Amino acid sequence: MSNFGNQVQFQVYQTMQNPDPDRLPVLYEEWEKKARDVLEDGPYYYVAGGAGGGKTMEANLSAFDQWSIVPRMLRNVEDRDLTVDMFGQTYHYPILHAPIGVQSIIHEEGDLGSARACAEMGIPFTASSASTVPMEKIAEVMGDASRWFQLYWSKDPDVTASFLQRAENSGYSAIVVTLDTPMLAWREYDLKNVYLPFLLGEGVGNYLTDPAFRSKLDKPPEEDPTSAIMHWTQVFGNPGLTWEDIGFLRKHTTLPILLKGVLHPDDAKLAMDHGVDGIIVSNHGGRQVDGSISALEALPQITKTVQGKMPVLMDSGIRRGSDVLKAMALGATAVLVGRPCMYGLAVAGGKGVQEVLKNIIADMDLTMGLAGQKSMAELDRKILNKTT
Ligand SMILES: Cc1cc2nc3c(=O)[nH]c(=O)nc-3n(C[C@H](O)[C@H](O)[C@H](O)COP(=O)(O)O)c2cc1C
Ligand SMILES: O=C(O)C(=O)c1ccccc1
Repeated sequence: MSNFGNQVQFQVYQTMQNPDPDRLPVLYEEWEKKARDVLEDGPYYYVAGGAGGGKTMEANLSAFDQWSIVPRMLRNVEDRDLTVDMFGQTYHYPILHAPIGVQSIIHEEGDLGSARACAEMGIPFTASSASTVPMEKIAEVMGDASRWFQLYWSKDPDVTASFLQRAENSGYSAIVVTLDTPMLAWREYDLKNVYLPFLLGEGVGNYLTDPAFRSKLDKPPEEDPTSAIMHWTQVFGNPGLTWEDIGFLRKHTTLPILLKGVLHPDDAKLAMDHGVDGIIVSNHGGRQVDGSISALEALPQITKTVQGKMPVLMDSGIRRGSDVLKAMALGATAVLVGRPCMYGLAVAGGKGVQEVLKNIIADMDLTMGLAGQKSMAELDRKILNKTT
């Protein structure tokens, strides 16, 4: 049971007599603006940009305005329960750190700063296949804290199998298989800025240290980094995959498997038919298909199809506490936070990530209580009104 939001709020106001000149931002917009100030064009737009004309990114945010919360009164909301259960475990909050590659382009602490921040807060960190440091190093700084591994399903099955094995060996407790990025989309800002971090050797840490990947190179990456990166561009993704291939993953891991990037209810059904353990409704933050359905718009149909038979997580557009509440009320089991964490990382390293997540949780907790609700896991559609 918690009154997390009240505590965070109190801590802030307590400093009123003693203002901190290095105070970190509160508003999402302020984090983004500060990140813009500290980052070069290439890295900033790599994070902030989307596919094509950015329509999906906009839709991800405006979708939340199409639902309004209808608060209830006099329901004793003094102690609130923020926990959710997934895959036989209880999580403190319905929030995870989204898988984000190449964090080293944003801050020198990179993936390790974010992972440490999450570990300290009891928020699961989802390590990306495209991290700059290998997954074992991330695991090391997290100790026993909860972590998931995001798989980019390589064209080379040996690399895929090896990643799954390494994740299991280093204490990751779930595998997130990202389906929406077998190749990178047409990203106008990155093309304009001529910026692709991998070609600079960022975000390839798991590959360069992987025995299966290395065994396919003529020379080790330490001797010939350019050829290693060229090989990476050949095997990174696999646009040839079909639903029949899911069996390969099952054969190579005993961990729960979640499919990330599901937007169509028929794909949610196929996911269940193929025996996966969960899905993540996501359009990759609008970075893949411009003009795609927003993730929040896709959510209700999908939760209706899944009928509570497996966890349905959601990301793409979570910025504030009320966003979390709306997604949960539409049937999400938990949500993932992406860009806000990256702006936190850019501005203040791991400390910034922690501040961003702490504020979202505090806002979420207070908003839930003020809406007359006591438990994240019990939120339902009845607290929402569709405005359009
Ligand atoms: C810079 C950046 C890198 C990302 N890298 C990955 C990745 O390696 N793997 C992955 O599954 N998703 C990746 N994503 C997508 C996020 O996991 C998540 O779906 C997205 O950020 C959600 O949108 P939002 O941040 O606008 O809320 C990345 C997103 C950003 C912004
Ligand atoms: O940039 C991305 O959205 C992304 O998912 C990605 C893909 C490959 C490597 C690193 C990140």
